[in-house]
Amino acid sequence: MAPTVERKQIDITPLKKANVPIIFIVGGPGSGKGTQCERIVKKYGLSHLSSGDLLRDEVKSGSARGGQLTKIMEAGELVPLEVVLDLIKEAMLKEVAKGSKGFLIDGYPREVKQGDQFEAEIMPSRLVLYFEVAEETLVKRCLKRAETSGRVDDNAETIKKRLKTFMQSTTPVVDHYAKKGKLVKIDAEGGVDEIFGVVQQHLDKIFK
Ligand SMILES: Nc1ncnc2c1ncn2[C@@H]1O[C@H](COP(=O)(O)OP(=O)(O)O)[C@@H](O)[C@H]1O
Ligand SMILES: Nc1ncnc2c1ncn2[C@H]1C[C@H](O)[C@@H](COP(=O)(O)OP(=O)(O)O)O1
Ligand SMILES: [Mg+2]
Repeated sequence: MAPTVERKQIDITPLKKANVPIIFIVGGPGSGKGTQCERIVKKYGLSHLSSGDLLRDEVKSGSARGGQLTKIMEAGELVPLEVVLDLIKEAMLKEVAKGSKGFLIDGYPREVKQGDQFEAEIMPSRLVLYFEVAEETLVKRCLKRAETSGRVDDNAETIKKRLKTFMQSTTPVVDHYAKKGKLVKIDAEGGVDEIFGVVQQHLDKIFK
């Protein structure tokens, strides 16, 4: 039984007041979430929060919690919902203080309960962008990224475990939001520009 993680008391009133659109960015490891988010930020000026980056920053901080996190990430598993949700909340508050126009929550939710918890505690997401890529392409891209990323989880063995975690825990997220009529599934096998062209068709409807 995973140790229960204590929750921080975080006042998210400013987030609710800002009431800006929140877009969940979902996809397997190496599906291009970070790459497309960079393009989206450049064009629409939204705030990009990557759950993985927030966790890696926590690891870099050298905190005791960071030590536990890196082990979980190296094992290709999911860190406890409470940890990643509180990190996202704190990061969202910082962005809202600077006047955010909306959020790209990249790499979250990675399981259905994460999405439900986020929407219960903060507010409903406006849209869920799902980048669909074949497994062999995901592996190829992650191995290529491993040449420069220096990430503890970009190695053949961990990539396999992350794919298993994705298939088991995260693919149900896709159906969950499809049933809510909020899912946009984008074929992300092709080139970056081609995919971004499709992304824009959906985002232009929300952000004039
Ligand atoms: N459409 C694409 N075609 C080929 N390579 C891509 C594409 N999108 C991203 N990549 C590369 O694949 C790797 C994973 O991309 P990244 O944006 O980090 O994905 P994610 O955040 O989903 O893991 C990176 O090395 C990136 O440069
Ligand atoms: N929402 C979440 N819940 C639990 N663990 C998460 C998480 N987001 C990220 N992690 C952990 C597990 C992931 O394999 C690892 C790296 O995440 P990431 O940087 O988003 O990966 P990638 O961009 O390769 O898809 O961090
Ligand atoms: Mg990423």
